[in-house]
Amino acid sequence: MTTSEPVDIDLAAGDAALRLIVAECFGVEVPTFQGEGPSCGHPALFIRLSRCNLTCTKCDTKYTWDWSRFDPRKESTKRTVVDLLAWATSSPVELVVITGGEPLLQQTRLVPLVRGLLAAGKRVEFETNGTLAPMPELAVDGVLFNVSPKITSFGMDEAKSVVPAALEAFAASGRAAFKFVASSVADLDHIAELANAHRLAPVWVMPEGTTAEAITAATRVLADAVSARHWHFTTRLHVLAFADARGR
Ligand SMILES: Nc1nc2[nH]cc(C(=O)O)c2c(=O)[nH]1
Ligand code: SF4
Ligand SMILES: [Mg+2]
Repeated sequence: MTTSEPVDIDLAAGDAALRLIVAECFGVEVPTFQGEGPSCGHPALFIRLSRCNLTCTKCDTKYTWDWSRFDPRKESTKRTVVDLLAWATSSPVELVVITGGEPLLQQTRLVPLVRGLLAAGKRVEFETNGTLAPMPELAVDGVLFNVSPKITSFGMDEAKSVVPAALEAFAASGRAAFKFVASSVADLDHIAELANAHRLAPVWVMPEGTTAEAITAATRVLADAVSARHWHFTTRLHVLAFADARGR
């Protein structure tokens, strides 16, 4: 759908009133791109849900879960499915990225949202940490999962962040790209072990960093070794383009 006409989406009244805990929505008023992964560079809208089940030390969205530093009452609002659909369908942009935090913590309530987005002609990408298997109702045509398992060098205990059954469910869905953040060639060896152990493909590598300088430096360190493995590489376009500004 390329118009911004209001669309009549047939949601059950109970579904329309369901509320999601949202950190921020962006891309309508101030346009942006999907900055990462297979759709890097595509115009995109973002719904960032609040709350996470992990506590990565290198997390760049701690305002979604770290209540020792942030106030949940200031950093989150409850928004209905119908309100989020009205917001997204006010824009002609086709791609809606649902991120977090960990969006699949709220996946039951995401089913009617995703259904409504698809009915309105949108396509949907999830940014997920890969610890929670997706409900079959979410793994449908028009939906892709950018699954980003958090490795030790990202500041997370893999006993918590690598959940084999969930990773294998994503792989079996045929709708997942496995996007690993890396900063060294040693990280790539470890990513290869995980990918082999859990049969994760396709593998995407993304340089760690929240400044253009850090992204460029990590890209130079990683690019040859990623291409030698015939893996995919993505930058973080929003960091390069918008200096990692919140809401871009
Ligand atoms: N432009 C832009 N692209 C993104 N892709 C994934 C993001 C995320 O925070 O999950 C993100 C983000 O925050 N901004
Ligand atoms: S999984 Fe993602 S949102 Fe959650 S703590 Fe780690 S980096 Fe942050
Ligand atoms: Mg981000």
